[in-house]
Amino acid sequence: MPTEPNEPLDSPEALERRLRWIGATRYHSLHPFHKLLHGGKLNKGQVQAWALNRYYYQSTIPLKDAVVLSRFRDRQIRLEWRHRIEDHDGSFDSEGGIERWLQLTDGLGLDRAYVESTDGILAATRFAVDAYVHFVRDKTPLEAVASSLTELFAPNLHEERIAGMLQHYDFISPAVMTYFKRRLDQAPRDAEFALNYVMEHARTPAERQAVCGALTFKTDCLWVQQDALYHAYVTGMIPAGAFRPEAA
Ligand SMILES: O=C(O)c1cc(C(=O)O)c2c(n1)C(=O)C(=O)c1cc(C(=O)O)[nH]c1-2
Repeated sequence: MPTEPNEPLDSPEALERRLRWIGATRYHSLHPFHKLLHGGKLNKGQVQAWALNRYYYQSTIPLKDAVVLSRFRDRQIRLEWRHRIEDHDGSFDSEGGIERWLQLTDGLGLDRAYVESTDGILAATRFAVDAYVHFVRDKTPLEAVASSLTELFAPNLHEERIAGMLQHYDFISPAVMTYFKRRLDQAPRDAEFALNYVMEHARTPAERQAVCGALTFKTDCLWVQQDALYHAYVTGMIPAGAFRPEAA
């Protein structure tokens, strides 16, 4: 069970407990927009808005990971990190996560060129995702690795999403949920590497605090994207220029 945040960060195990506490209290799985999405409470237009905005996150992840790679002179770490880029971009003969995401947006009836242009996304999505890239560029390599640790908490969310969306939406088929099924294998491996890395390399309480700060920052990047979706597509304040669902 994650402990309360007053425990001193005087060991790798205390760090892990604190990281899990941050996830348990701040991960975007707790966000009301996700509750609506997984509980079948959104209409197709609102699900389209989510997938369209989320494409910007997906398509930026390999850029972010390329920046993380560039922070390490240690070839072993680059080798380990490199597969993340391949997981998303794929290779010449196998599709990756971005292609699988586009299959989801195709399945939702969105035009591919429009999705890939990112023209219709919310400014808040762009700002939050770009902030993540800037963070891994500007902070220490340790913090850059630590900021990926939200992936520790992603598999539970993906399980909930696959089950919830298939159950509740007649416009969602198993084929378009392939992206999330693949992440169920990929994310734990990535998260385990990053967790072991920070537990080994954060050696002082101050470094462990910085690791926690990086994870907190990342939960904020994810949370504000959900806030923006809620504001625009649930409350109904869609900003000029952003995607407008057809009467759904
Ligand atoms: O669906 C989600 O809620 C979710 C969250 C996260 C995350 O926690 O950052 C990632 C993903 N999905 C994901 O699919 C993914 O590939 C991914 C990579 C990363 C990262 O920080 O490097 N996070 C995430």
